Amino acid sequence: MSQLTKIDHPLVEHHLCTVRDAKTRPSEFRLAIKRLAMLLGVYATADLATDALKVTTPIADANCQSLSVNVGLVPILRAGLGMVDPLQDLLPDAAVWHLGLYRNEETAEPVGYYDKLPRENAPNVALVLDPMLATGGSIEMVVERLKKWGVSDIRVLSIIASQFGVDRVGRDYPDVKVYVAAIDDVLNDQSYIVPGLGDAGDRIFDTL
Ligand SMILES: O=P(O)(O)OC[C@H]1O[C@H](OP(=O)(O)OP(=O)(O)O)[C@H](O)[C@@H]1O
Ligand SMILES: O=c1cc[nH]c(=O)[nH]1
Ligand SMILES: [Mg+2]
Repeated sequence: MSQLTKIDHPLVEHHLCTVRDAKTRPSEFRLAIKRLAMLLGVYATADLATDALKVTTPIADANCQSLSVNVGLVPILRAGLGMVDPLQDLLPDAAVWHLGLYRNEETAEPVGYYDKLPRENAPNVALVLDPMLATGGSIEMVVERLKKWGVSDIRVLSIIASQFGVDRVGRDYPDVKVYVAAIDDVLNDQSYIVPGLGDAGDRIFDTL
């Protein structure tokens, strides 16, 4: 069963125009990525478990709900770094676990270069942050790593995905939830998403 959520929201559509536009400067690009990541974050956390809590307002007792799960943020270097701030704003107690991957330019296969995950203490829920899900190879490498760590609830937040990529992840990991702002039909010969937004890492860090 597919666990794919494509967010349908006018603010998402609005900010997608900014990130897709090649004329957008890096400073504006970063801001739009953050806004989109915040919107994805709201949807991706909508069913997190909570416990009842009673607090006292200046007026009277109030019944509240407090998160009862331990959530970890897993940005994929580099481009995923652009999504960390808004997710930390939403989840101030979430630890951030970095994984470094880049795609081999000839094969488009992911190559891991940074991984300091501990052996134990996996979070209950991992939110994987990467603006682009193209062939799905990078996400699948990260999903494998998180499963090995012991994470049972893995949620991927990507701003633009390819149809090929979401189909692949849905087929290979039907238990993984995927939240995207847009799904584009085409991957080109270099495995870039068409129309996509170009290279997200280069546009965030101005290294084009
Ligand atoms: O679905 P895939 O085909 O695996 O492609 C997606 C990956 O490619 C990009 O990273 P890139 O290799 O450009 O590294 P960067 O973030 O350092 O720029 C992107 O940020 C994803 O991590
Ligand atoms: O279109 C793509 C594909 C992979 N990585 C990107 O940054 N953009
Ligand atoms: Mg890149």
